[in-house]
Amino acid sequence: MAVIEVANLHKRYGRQVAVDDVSFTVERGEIFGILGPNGAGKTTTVECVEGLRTADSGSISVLGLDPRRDESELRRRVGVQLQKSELPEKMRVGEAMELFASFYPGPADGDKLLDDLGLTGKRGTAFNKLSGGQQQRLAIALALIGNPEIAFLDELTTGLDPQARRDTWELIEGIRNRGVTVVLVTHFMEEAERLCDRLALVDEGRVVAIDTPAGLVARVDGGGQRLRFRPSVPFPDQLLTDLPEVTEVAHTASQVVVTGQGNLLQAVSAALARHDVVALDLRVEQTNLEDAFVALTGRQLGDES
Ligand SMILES: Nc1ncnc2c1ncn2[C@@H]1O[C@H](COP(=O)(O)OP(=O)(O)OP(=O)(O)O)[C@@H](O)[C@H]1O
Repeated sequence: MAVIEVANLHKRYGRQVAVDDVSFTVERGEIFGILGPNGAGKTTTVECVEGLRTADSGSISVLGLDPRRDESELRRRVGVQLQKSELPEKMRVGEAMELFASFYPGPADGDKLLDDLGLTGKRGTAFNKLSGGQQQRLAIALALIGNPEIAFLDELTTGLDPQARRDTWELIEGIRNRGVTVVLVTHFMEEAERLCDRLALVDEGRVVAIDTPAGLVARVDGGGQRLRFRPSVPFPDQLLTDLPEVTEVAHTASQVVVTGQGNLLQAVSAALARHDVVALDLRVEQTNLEDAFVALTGRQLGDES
C-alpha cells in the first residue's frame, strides 16, 4: 500500500526550476531513497511532501492526507529530521528530547533512543557544545521521538565519521524493521545502495529512474562487472571484444578496462593467456549506483557543474 503519492510536482524559485514534473510513490514499510547530486531538487521535493513548502503545481498525498491542509494531523504521524539551525543553541539534549516527546500522543522511549544513538552520556550537554556528529544524531533522535509512521531523513549521515555512519545505518534498518516507512534524502551512493529498498535517481529537478538499487545497476550497459589491469604487452582490443562475455573495452593512460557479464574474469584471463599477455594489477569491480547514474545522466553523482 502506498503511504506517499506524489504526481507531477513542480516548484520554482524565481526563474530557477528546482523540481520539474516529479512523480513517485512510497510503499508502507520501505526505505525509499532520493539520490542525486547537490542542487538536484531533493530537499525541495521532500519539503513539499512534508508540508513545509507549497508546490507550484502537482498533487501530494501522505497517509491519505494533504500535507498543507492536514498539517497538524500529519505533524503527529510523521517525523522530520531538523536542520541544525532549527534547535536553540543552549538547549540541553535531555530537555530537547522531553520537549519534543511532549508534542506527541505516544512518544518513543527517549532513553532507549539516546542509548541507541550513543548519546546517553550527553543528556546534560547543550546543543552548541555537541560535536557535529552528535548534533546530527540528536536530530535523528528527535525525528524518531514521536514514534512516527513515516520518518523523513535528509542528509542523514553528513558530517559523521565512517563508524558513526555505519552505526546510523544499522539504526535506520532497525527502525524499518519495526514497520516505520523511511524516506531518505542522500547524495551518498554507498548509503543509498546499502539502505534503500527502492530509490529515485534525480538530476536537475527530474526523476531519471526509480528502481531497486540492483535494478538500477542492471540498467548499466552490460551491467555486472568490470576488470581493470595493466597488460604486460600491448594487444589488439579485438582479442577481447570477440568474446561473448565482453561488452566494452576501454583504455586509461596505463590500464585496460573491460566491462561485461557472465564468467568475464575467466574468459578474459584465458584469452590473454593464449596470446601470452599477463594482466598485471588485475582488479575486479562490480558496477554500482554511481555507474548507473553516469549511464542515465551522463554526469557523475559528485559532479556539481
Ligand atoms: N529557498 C530557495 N531560494 C532560491 N533557490 C533555491 C532555494 N532552495 C533551493 N534553491 C535552488 O533550487 C535548486 C534545488 O535545490 P535543493 O536544495 O532542493 O536541491 P538538493 O538536491 O536538495 O541539493 P543539496 O543536496 O545541495 O541540498 C538548487 O538550484 C537551489 O540552488
